[in-house]
Amino acid sequence: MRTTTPLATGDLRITGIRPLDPPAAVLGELPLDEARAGVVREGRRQAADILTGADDDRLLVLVGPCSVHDPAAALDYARRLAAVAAELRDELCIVMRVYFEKPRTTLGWKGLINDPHLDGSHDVSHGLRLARGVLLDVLATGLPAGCEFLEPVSPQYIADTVSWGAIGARTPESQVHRQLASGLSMPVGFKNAMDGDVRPALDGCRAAAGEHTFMGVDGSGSASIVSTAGNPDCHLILRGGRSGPNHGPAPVRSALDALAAAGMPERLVIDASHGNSGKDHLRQAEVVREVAARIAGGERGIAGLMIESFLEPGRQEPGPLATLDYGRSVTDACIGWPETDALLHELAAAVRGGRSR
Ligand SMILES: O=C[C@H](O)[C@H](O)COP(=O)(O)O
Ligand SMILES: C=C(OP(=O)(O)O)C(=O)O
Repeated sequence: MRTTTPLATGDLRITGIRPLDPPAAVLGELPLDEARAGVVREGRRQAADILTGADDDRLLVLVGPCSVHDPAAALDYARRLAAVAAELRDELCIVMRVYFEKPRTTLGWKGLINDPHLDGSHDVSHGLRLARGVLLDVLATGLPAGCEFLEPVSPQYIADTVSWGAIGARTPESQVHRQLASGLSMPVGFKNAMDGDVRPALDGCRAAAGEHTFMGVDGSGSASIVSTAGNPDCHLILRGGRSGPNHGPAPVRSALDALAAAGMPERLVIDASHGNSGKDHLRQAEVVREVAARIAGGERGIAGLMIESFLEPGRQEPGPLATLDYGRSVTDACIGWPETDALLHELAAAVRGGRSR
C-alpha cells in the first residue's frame, strides 16, 4: 500500500511497493529441524568460546565465497569444506561464509536475496526462500554458517540458521546495524571502517552490547517496537582499508591494546581479503600464510581468520546463471578450492606449532 496523500507530497520517487510474505510463513515452509539446530547452537558456542578466549587453543576460520549466487555450487563447496572441517576440528573451528547480502561501494548486484535470478528482476520473496534453503543444506553437511547482516528485516527470515554474523566495513557506525547486532543470537564481528579506522567497530561492539529499543517487524511481518537484551559476543575484524592493510603485527598489537582499554577481550579476527589483500586473491593467500607463520611463532590475540574462497579462483562479472562459469565468484575474487584446502591444512599446522611455544 502506498502512502501518497491527496496533496501528492509523499512517495514521489517510489516506483513500486510489493507485499512480502511474513517471516513466519517462510520459516514454516523451510523449518529448522533439531539436528540442524544442534549444528547452529554448537557453532555459536564454539565461536563464542574462541572469541572470548575461553578456548584459546583453536582458531575460528570464516571461509567461503564472497557471495552465494548458485545454490548448487555453494552446496558442492560446503560438502568439500565439511570434510576438511571434520578432519581439522582439533585445531580449527570452521564456519562457512554463506553471504547473501552484498553492500556495494556504489552500484552492483546486491546478492541472492535481493536479486536471486541475477537479472534485475529482484524477486526478493524467492531470494529469501532460496537463501534459507541454502543455509539448511549447508547445516545438513554439519557445517555452521556465517552471514553479513545488511538489511534490518532479513534476519527474521534466516538468523535462526546462522552461527556467526558480520557487520561490514560500510556499516560499523550505523545505529541501525548496531541495534540489529544487539538482538542477534550469535557472535557478531564488526569490521574496521573503510578508511581503516578501528574506532567505529570498537564503538559498535560496545553499543551492540547494550540494550536497545527500535522499530522492526515481528514474525507476522507487522511493524513493531523491538527491544533487545544486548549482544555480549561482539568482536573486532581487521580488514584493512584505504590507509593500507592492518593484518601486520603492529596494527594488530595496537588494536588489541584498544580492545583492552575498552575493557574487551584481547581477541580479534583478521580478514585476509578486502583491504588486507587489495582484493587480489593471490595476495590473500600470502596474507593467510603470513598470519599462519605468526600464529606458529606463538603470537597471541588472533582468534580467527576470514578467507574468501570458492571452487574456482578469481572472479567473473555477474549475470544469469546459465551464462556463468561454475563455482567462480561474481563479486570479489576468491581463492580456488585446492589452494583453500592447502591453506586450511597449513593453518591447522600453525595452530599446532603455536601450542608448543
Ligand atoms: O565483499 C564484497 C565486496 O568487497 C563488497 O560487496 C563491495 O564490493 P564493490 O566495491 O565491488 O561494490
Ligand atoms: C563486504 C564484505 O567485506 P567488507 O565489509 O570488509 O568490505 C564481505 O566480507 O563480504
